[in-house]
Amino acid sequence: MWLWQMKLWGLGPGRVRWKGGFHSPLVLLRLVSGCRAPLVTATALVNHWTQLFEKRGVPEARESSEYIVAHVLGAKTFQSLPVSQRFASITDLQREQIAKLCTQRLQRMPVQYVIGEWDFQGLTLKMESPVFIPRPETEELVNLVLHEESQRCQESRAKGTVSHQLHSGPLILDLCCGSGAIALSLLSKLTQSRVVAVDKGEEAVKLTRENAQRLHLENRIQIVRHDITSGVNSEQLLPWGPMGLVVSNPLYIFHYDMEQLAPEILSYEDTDSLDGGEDGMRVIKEILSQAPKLLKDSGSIFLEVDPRHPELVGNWLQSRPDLDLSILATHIDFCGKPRFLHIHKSRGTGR
Ligand SMILES: C[S@@+](CC[C@H](N)C(=O)[O-])C[C@H]1O[C@@H](n2cnc3c(N)ncnc32)[C@H](O)[C@@H]1O
Repeated sequence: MWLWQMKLWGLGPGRVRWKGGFHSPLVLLRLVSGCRAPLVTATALVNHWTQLFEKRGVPEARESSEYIVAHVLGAKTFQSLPVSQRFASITDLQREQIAKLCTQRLQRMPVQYVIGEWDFQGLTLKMESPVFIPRPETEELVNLVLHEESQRCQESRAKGTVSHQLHSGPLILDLCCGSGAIALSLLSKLTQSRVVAVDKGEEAVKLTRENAQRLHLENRIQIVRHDITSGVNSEQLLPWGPMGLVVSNPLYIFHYDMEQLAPEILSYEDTDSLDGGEDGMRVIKEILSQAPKLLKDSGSIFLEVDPRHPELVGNWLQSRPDLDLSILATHIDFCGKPRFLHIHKSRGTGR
């Protein structure tokens, strides 16, 4: 979530931009059999609101209006509506609902908050301001963890050390969990794992709990309200013992970059989700300082960071040999920027 956020809306997974033709605004069709009353169709409304958004400088105008119209008509995307429904008349109530939601978008509310949900790693998560909206690159962070875990399983199988115990998947700690996006997507894929999800925000904790219940994953997750700058509370954070993995997409924006963020972000997302202090490392350093006490021997940390951070984190870790942490790999995101750190705890730390 660095400065790409200028254009974050609408490019999430599974939501495909519609390449449909252009139609005249608002009122499009007339009944064939002599009726003069104009029909307001879904397509006409998409075009009407797209034009208005464009005129008022709302980014991703067409995507926004398509999502809102589709949502009111009970679909995820406009493209997934049957063609007949796109050109059929819509009711007055639907038109009013669309107008209400589009008015919120005109006020620069992110479309994810307007429609109240968003997809992440194939899961539909409830979204509510001011809890951070999960970004597409964080799905890559989840993929890295899944890849690492599948390699670990293959190695165990090759060595004949596969555990047949119930819950033999890794114990995972998601620090700064927000809406629960990382924690819940990992739980949905790693069916033997359990997760502790931690956030200091009351709204975030509540939303993660609600999302876990909606997705029927509440039995394998502990959701804890905790400020990680206040130290480790082992009873709360390690209910099942030391963790195999710590995963985090923490707040890491450099303070002086904050003012460049889009109005959607500054007005509707919690600043506590974003501002990582002078060098963006305030919470990253806390996570790294505490990780050795939270991880079992040879455990791993996966972190999403700003492209300037891999070098800063490497230097900082060199100044903290007491932590016995080392960067195992730096991975790039879909824009080719170094954004993900895989950090390893050497055997025997945890002091
Ligand atoms: C960038 S958001 C990431 C949310 C989620 N991991 C995601 O990727 O969608 C950072 C989160 O860290 C939480 N946070 C900020 N400071 C914290 C702290 N000191 N301790 C725990 N959580 C914190 C915020 O409330 C916010 O939900």
